[in-house]
Amino acid sequence: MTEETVSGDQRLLELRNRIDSIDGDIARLISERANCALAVAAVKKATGGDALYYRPEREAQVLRRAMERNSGPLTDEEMARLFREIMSACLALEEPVKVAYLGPEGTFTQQAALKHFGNSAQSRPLAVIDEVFREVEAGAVNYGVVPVENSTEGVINHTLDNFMTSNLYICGEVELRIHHHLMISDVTRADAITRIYSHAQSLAQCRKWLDAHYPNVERVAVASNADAAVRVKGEWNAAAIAGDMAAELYGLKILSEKIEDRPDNSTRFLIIGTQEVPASGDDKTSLMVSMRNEPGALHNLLEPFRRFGVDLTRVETRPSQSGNWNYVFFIDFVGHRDTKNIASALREVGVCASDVKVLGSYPRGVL
Ligand SMILES: C=C(O[C@@H]1C=C(C(=O)O)C=C[C@H]1O)C(=O)O
Repeated sequence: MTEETVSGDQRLLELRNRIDSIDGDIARLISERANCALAVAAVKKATGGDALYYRPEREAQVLRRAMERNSGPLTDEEMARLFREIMSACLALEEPVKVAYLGPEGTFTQQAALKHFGNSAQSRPLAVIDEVFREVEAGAVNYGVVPVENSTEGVINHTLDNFMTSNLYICGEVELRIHHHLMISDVTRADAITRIYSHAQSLAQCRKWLDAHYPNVERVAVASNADAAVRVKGEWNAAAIAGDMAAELYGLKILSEKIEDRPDNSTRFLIIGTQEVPASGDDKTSLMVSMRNEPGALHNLLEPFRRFGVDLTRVETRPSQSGNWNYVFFIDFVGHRDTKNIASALREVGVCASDVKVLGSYPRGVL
């Protein structure tokens, strides 16, 4: 053995001892933090009423602080993800949060739910978006997670339409980079694929790639990407387009990775619940406005936002369910409804609109 390897081994031993000692400190501090969270729970319980254990605005602040004080070498996102899990475990001590999402298991919505609430949340897949709204309204779960818009394919109308009849609030948002893969099962003959299953949105997001690589293969739209993954398990001539979670969950082999046409392809999801969220310091507000059908209506609606310096991030139009040629506008903007300029803008919008509903003010997505 050379002198160099001896000193290398010695150095490794020293470093590992140091890591063991740091781990001991981290474990002690995590336990101390968890005890604090339990004490917080006791305070919340003592205040009585409908004790809200999960506090979106506070969690957003904790995550932002974790990113701000990070000095590397881990990235800010990686650091925040670690804190996300610590908080998730601490909250589960107070009361595990119950979350319904648009399933089945293995969908991007499940991934979004985990990203937002962490792995200690109890999550339940539901078959359709309406059902997610209904279960939250009925109190069977605390929160729901539904997709609302994709950067390539646009808005998910079904989610917006549900807000027309629901009294739920938006309590948060999550953005997820969406990577699609072409996957097959162990019975598939990769050179004999004649059919590709996926959700219609995913097929659309991979349209150019499919045109280039599988121009003559039948594209079959199914209820979800996870559903597509299940189908290929029994078909020797079929492949599925889905994400990492589905490949892992259903034991499929990835044939081609990241086949989405746009590399920045991402989907935004909403967290829906029964609670109004106080300001976190960096918030957004979503609004639903019904307009009388008259000339200049849209201009009148948007003008107060300009005058009060409110930064609009999205304006979406849907036909109203109450009558022909009436429209409902879904408007997102930066800021919390309790802020002075926003409250003023909202008051004025109320004058020109036939109906205004604030769907919620919520922390801007951190992770
Ligand atoms: C501890 C609290 O309760 C929950 C747990 C949090 C945490 O672990 O930091 C933060 C917010 C709440 O979701 C709190 O409200 O401060």
